[in-house]
Amino acid sequence: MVSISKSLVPAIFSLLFILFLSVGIFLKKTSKGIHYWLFLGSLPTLVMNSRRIPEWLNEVFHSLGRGSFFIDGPIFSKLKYLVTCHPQNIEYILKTDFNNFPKGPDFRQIFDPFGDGILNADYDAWKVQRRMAHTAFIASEFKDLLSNVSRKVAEEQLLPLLAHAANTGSTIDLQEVCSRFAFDVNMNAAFGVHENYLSTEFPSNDLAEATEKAHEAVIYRHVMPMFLWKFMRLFQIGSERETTKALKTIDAHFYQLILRKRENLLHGIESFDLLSSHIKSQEQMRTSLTTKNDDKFLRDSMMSLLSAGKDTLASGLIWFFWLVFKTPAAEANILEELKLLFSSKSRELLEWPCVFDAQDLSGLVYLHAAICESLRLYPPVPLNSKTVLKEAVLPDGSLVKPGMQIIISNYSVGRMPWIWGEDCLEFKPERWIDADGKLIRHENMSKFVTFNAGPRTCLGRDMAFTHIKAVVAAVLFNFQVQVLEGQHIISKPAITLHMEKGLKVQLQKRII
Ligand code: HEM
Repeated sequence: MVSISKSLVPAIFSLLFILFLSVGIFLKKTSKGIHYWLFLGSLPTLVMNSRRIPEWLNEVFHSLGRGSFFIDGPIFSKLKYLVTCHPQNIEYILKTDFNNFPKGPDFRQIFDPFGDGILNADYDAWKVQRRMAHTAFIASEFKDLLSNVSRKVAEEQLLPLLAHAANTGSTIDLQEVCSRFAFDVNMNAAFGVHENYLSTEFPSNDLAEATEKAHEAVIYRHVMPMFLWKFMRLFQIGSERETTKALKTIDAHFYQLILRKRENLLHGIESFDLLSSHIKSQEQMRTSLTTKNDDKFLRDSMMSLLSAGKDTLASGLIWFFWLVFKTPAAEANILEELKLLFSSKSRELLEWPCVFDAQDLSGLVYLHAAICESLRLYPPVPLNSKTVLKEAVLPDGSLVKPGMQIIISNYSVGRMPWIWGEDCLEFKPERWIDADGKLIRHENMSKFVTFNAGPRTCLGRDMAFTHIKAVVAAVLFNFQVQVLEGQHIISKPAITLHMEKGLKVQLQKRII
């Protein structure tokens, strides 16, 4: 008898659990666009939409007609989020009361493959990282290095690859091309090395693939309960085993690159990449935060910088191309500007394919406006999260309590009619140009937060524009691009906004 009743216990618990869920689901109520299940809160809706979180949050904002709402987890969890796209709230969180909204300990744990670099750090640790990175980014030698790298990778890798595709009539995935370009220029900026990941053969690259895996780990950790992925990490199961493997590869490459750089500097071989600048700053600063383990500090700094630049750049590029190919008038305007620039230049430019200098491209108003416009509609970092330290009332009246998470939807900021007007979903570079033909600096306002705002504003913004302009000029001026029909373009679940299945195109030589 005893053994029968024991074997019934799990069955009874399962039945009770199913009953509990069913009652919850039966008593589901909808409060203007967001479903709440009794006991379960909005968790089931969140799970159902986990492959399209930015788009789903955007739909909720639309149906509510306001800029903030709360998401509650199950009654047995402390999970509560405020989701906002309200410009004044964002300004308050990112600037006015900056210290009250750190990234927080959960963020650090989920993103631990990135170590203690700038992307993960808060307070004093962040200040040290920020000061060092800022010193590196503003150096004129670093800016020169970027312009040269942009031109070099476009000339020696991108254009030969595209010319090959045009000559052979082959189909290429433009997203893959953009990702490889982004890896190469960011490795150059970070370590001063030329990887040639972008070349006609599409070679494999251990480090590039390992960084992809580390990013995937972070995505899994966003959708899994923390106890589960920690358990998987402890016993080296599934995605966590893959992550450990990837981190070993990353560490091996990074420590080797650091060692080589130190040796070069010792032998007086000067370079102006981010790693060199960090090593020099470290020597000068020598704070307790940087001396604990010098190489680990450098490894983490470089991991953050490479990650901050690589996927964002690739994302910014591919959505730009997608929007421009769908809007022939915008493509024609960009070409017009490039032709004017081309005709003002010396005869050395007259060879095909033509490569432009970064400095020349920097003055093109319409091109700059078109890039801002695509970054408004498709911000590479669609969502940004913060933790609440002390209770606060945000400008729109939302009350946030200690420990609560805030999700800032950069994606929705660019897609609200009450922020950008009724035509907000249209791709209109003209909205960035005033009546005198000058650029309107929306980017200085909280209605354009694609590059973040306040003390943690993106340090790589100028670098991103330099590279995007180089690629856009190289592609559009030299080729007519045909997007293959029948592709269903949707975003894939990731920290940065990428296309689920890439963008397949064919190219033809453009005769100007
Ligand atoms: C279109 C391209 C880019 C976009 C849209 C973008 C956007 C952003 C955003 C939204 C943040 C805030 C992230 C957060 O707080 O978690 C950020 C931070 C940062 N970005 Fe970018 N980024 C881009 C390219 C780059 C590039 C090429 C670099 C060069 C390495 C870079 C370096 C950084 C750094 C160092 C930070 C950390 C700033 C801090 O926390 O103080 N970004 N970026």
